[in-house]
Amino acid sequence: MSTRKLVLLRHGQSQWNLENRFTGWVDVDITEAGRLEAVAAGQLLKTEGLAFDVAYTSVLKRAIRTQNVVLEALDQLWIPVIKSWRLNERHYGALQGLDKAETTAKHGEEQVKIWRRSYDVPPPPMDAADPGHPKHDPRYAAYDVNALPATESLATTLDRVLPFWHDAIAPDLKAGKTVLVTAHGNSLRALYKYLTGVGEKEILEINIPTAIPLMFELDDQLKAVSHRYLGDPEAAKRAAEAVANQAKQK
Ligand SMILES: O=C(O)[C@@H](CO)OP(=O)(O)O
Repeated sequence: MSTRKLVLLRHGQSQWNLENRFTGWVDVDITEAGRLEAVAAGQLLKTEGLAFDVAYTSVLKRAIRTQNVVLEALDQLWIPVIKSWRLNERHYGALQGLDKAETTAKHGEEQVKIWRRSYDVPPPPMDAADPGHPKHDPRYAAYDVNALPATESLATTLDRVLPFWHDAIAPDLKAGKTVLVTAHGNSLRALYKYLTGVGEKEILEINIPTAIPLMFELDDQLKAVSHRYLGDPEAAKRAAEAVANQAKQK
């Protein structure tokens, strides 16, 4: 059996990660700390001897920029890069822009955990007239307005990630290519759920830290045979816990 390598990477710290605000489809950039995290991720991938044949990312600049920094560190800026809105962060509906700790103070820890981490409960939707609705954004102009979300649960995020997985990413892996996917906390949680088969209860406790490469080895049928964070496992664990605690009241 030959194994195929897939690396999932969440973007480096963004301005709204720093400000602790729900982000979703808002196109905020990475901070200088986020850029340095991406450089470190690239160096780690290099140390592990990884080289990619193709890279995928979303249409949001925090992921695009992180991926560019990583590919630059690997001296692989030349490889094909495919961007798709299907790898975007889960749309956070009416929560986008709100402070996470303040949202907990208002709605309670349990409700906010349901919105952040449950499998099938979406946050309240964004108003269609909101200027931040994706139908007003030229990057989505080519798509059917009805297909553009005003909120998403993890389940509906997975529903729109999967066609892209099957049409684009999976064929590359089956062809033996080593693939990098640079995306977002929740679009990657959706993919993580699909690849590992974890249940709806377990996915509640999965938090993906920024810019720590998560390497999957897949069999010929693309079933995950192993997955691990590269680098120090304790550091990855601490970083995931910090993500889980972001909504705690100050
Ligand atoms: O705000 C968001 O879009 C995501 C990722 O940053 O946040 P959370 O970890 O709360 O799901």
